[in-house]
Amino acid sequence: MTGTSAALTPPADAIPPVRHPEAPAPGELLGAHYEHCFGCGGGQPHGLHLAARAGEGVTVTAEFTVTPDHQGAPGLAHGGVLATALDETLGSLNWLLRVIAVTGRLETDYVRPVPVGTVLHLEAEVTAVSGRKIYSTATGRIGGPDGPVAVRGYALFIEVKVDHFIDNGRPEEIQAAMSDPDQVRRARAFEVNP
Ligand SMILES: CCCCCCCCCCCCCCCC(=O)SCCNC(=O)CCNC(=O)[C@H](O)C(C)(C)COP(=O)(O)OP(=O)(O)OC[C@H]1O[C@@H](n2cnc3c(N)ncnc32)[C@H](O)[C@@H]1OP(=O)(O)O
Repeated sequence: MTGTSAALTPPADAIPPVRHPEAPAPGELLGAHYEHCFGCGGGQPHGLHLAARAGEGVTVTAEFTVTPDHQGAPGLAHGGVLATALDETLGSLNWLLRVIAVTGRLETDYVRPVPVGTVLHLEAEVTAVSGRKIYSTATGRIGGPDGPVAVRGYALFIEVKVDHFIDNGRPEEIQAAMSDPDQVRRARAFEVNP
C-alpha cells in the first residue's frame, strides 16, 4: 500500500522547481552541509555518511551503505535510519534550489527489508514549489541503482533563514559553526540568493 496525506499534495498554485543557475553541475558530489550531520557528516563515526550527487534539473542521487551500527532487527536496517537516509537525500535537493530549508513533514513507505552490508541507492526530485514550501519525493533501491525498490519517501520542506539555526541550536555547536567562515559564507549566500 502506498499513498501520501493531503498535506503533501501541492496546492493548485504550486509551480515547477527552478534549478539555480549556480547549482552544482550534474554529476558533482554535493559534500556534507555540516561536518557533524548524522546523515552526511564525516565527523559522525556511526552516521550514515550519505553521499549525494547533483542530477539533471532538480534531482539528486545518493548512496548509503548500511553498517552494523544501523540495525533495528538482527542484520536489518532500522526503519528510522532508512527514514534518515530519505530525509538527508530529500534535504540535499534544496542545495540545487539554493535555498535553506528544513523538513516539515516526511512520509515513508517501507517496501522491502534492507540487510546490513547493503548499499541503498537513492534518487530524489523536487516536484513542486509553493512560496516557502518545497514538495519532493525519493526512492531507495537495493542491489543496484535499477534494483528493486526498498523504501519511498515524500516530503514537505519549508524554507527558513539562517536565524532558524542560530536562534534554536545549542550555543556550543552554533558558536563553533559560526566560527567556520566557509559554513557561514555558504549559509548566508544561500539565504540572500533569490
Ligand atoms: C551558522 C549556521 C549555519 C547553518 C547551516 C545550515 C545548513 C543547512 C541545514 C539543513 C539541515 C537539513 C537536515 C536534513 C533535514 C532535516 O532533518 S531538518 C530537521 C527537522 N526539521 C525541523 O527541525 C523543523 C522543525 N519545525 C520548524 O522549525 C517549523 O515548524 C517550520 C518547519 C520552520 C515551519 O514554521 P514557520 O516558519 O513558522 O512556518 P509556518 O507558517 O508554520 O509554515 C509555513 C507553511 O508550511 C506549512 N507547514 C509547516 N509545517 C507543516 C507540516 N508539518 N505539514 C504540512 N504543512 C506544514 C504551513 O501550513 C504553512 O503553509 P501556508 O500557510 O504557507 O500555506
